[in-house]
Parts: sequence; structure tokens; C-alpha cells
Amino acid sequence: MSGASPLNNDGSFLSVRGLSLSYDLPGRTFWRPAERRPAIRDVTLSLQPGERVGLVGMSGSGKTTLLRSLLAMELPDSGEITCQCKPVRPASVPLMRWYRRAVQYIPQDPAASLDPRMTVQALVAEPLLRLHVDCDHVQRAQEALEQVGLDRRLLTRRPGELSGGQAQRVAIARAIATRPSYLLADEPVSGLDLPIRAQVVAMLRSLSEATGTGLLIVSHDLSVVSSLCQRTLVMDEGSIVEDRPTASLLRSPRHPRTRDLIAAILPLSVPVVTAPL
Ligand SMILES: Nc1ncnc2c1ncn2[C@@H]1O[C@H](COP(=O)(O)OP(=O)(O)OP(=O)(O)O)[C@@H](O)[C@H]1O
Repeated sequence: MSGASPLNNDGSFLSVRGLSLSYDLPGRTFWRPAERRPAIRDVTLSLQPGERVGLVGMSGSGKTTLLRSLLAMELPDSGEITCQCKPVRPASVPLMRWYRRAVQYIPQDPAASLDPRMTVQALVAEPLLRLHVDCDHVQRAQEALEQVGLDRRLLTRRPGELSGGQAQRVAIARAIATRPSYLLADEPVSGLDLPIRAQVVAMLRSLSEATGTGLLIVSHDLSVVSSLCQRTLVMDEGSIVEDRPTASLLRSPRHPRTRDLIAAILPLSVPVVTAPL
């Protein structure tokens, strides 16, 4: 749907300029105004059409807040987000509906996001109904299910009758039903067992390649980011401190925080290989 619309002036799909957002700290009283803690500070970035981008950083660095701002779930204190030449917030109801069709969200925990009373068919078709997408909803739900590698016989099941991997695929089918240009995801595979995690990462990658859908993935798992994302952004204390192609960022990290992240995973995931004498 967004293919017919122009890109931003800089050629990007989504552009963020000088975005800052602070939260109130507890302790506000009638006499004392709340102190504010910055969660993201002066963030500027562009997402190109079809690009797969990882967003990493230590806990509390601002990744989720940035993602929520991009999803128009938070109102920033300053700065602007522009999608295909249109301001994302404040926006009219039709414009917000358009944006929510173009930029969809994959939740971390399908058990919490999928209504247990609804069938898979109803769950996948629900965004089409809510966002007034004019198409055959039954057919679109079937297509979306097939795109995530699930059999259409699952359409009559309810979330309680699905495995964890199947439920996360249903959550992804729900997100792609509107044929978005970008998918935003917060730890989309962290709740899955390792083999299933690899399958879902491979599926997301081929889905993105086949349909040209861009991905912005928040993850603590650098192996997920390295197998999925062409480019990686590193956040520290609310700012983006490194923004480079994933392979070179992992090979030669420049910022101390990137080095910390890589050092933190090395003892866990890389077997020690000793050279033969
Ligand atoms: N609703 C909120 N109210 C107050 N402070 C918040 C709120 N949400 C986040 N924060 C604070 O904003 C900062 C950034 O939080 P955020 O959740 O964006 O970090 P994160 O990088 O996603 O962390 P994690 O990796 O642990 O999920 C943190 O200091 C956090 O405590």
C-alpha cells in the first residue's frame, strides 16, 4: 500500500530527527513538580525501504522507548518522525490508521498479546478490521498464515492449542496481514527455545527478502542481529552511539559500549578453539 507513496526527501522510508523523551520520576507532590529522567536524547536516524536493522544496547539504554516512539505509542518532548513525507505525530485519525497499516509491531510475548478466546483466523484478520483494510479478510488471513510457514488448518485453533513457536508465527502473521512496509519488533524470539528461535529468524529473513518488508529489531541477542540485520544501531544512555553495517560493527566495534556488548556474549557463545601445535 505504501509503495505508491513517495519516500522522504532523503530517500528514507522513516526518518527521525532530534527525538528526545523524558519520563517523570516518582516523588511528585502538589508543591514539588516531578523530576524528569531522559530516556532518549536527541536521536536522529533514517530507515531505508526494505532494510533490516538491529537495535542493541545495555538494559535501560532506551531501546524500547525509541521503538514505542516509532510506533507512535509515546509522544516525544521534542523532535519529529516522518514517514513517506508525512509527520507521524500529531496526526489525524486517518493518517494514524494509514501509519499503523504501514508500520506494524511484532510483540515479544504472543501468550500475552493473543486473545485466548479468539481463533487464529479472527486474530490474524483483526488488524484488517480495526484498520479498515478493504480486502477479503478470510483470504488475506490465509495468505499471511502461509507466509509464516503455518498450515491453514490452524486457522480454527485458539492460542491455547498452539506451541510457542506456532503462537509467535501467528503473531507475525497478524503483523504482516496489512502488508506493512516495516515491521518493528522488541525481542521477537527471546521467548522461544533455541532451535525454534533459529527457524523463526530464518523465516523473518526470507519474508523480508521476498516481500521487501523492512525490519527494526530490538534484541539482546547479537547472534539474532548478526543473522538477520544488515545494519545495527547501538544505544547508550538514550543516544545512538554507533550505527554501522552489522558485520563490520561486530568485527571491529568502535564505541566502548559496543565492545562491552560483544564481550558480554563471547564467554557464553564462542567455543575456545586452540590452534594445533
Ligand atoms: N514508563 C516509564 N516511566 C518511567 N521511566 C521509564 C518508563 N519506561 C522506561 N523508563 C526509563 O527509561 C529508561 C529507558 O528505558 P527503556 O525501557 O527504553 O530501555 P531498554 O534499553 O529498552 O531496556 P531493556 O533492555 O531492559 O528493556 C530507563 O531508565 C527506564 O527506567
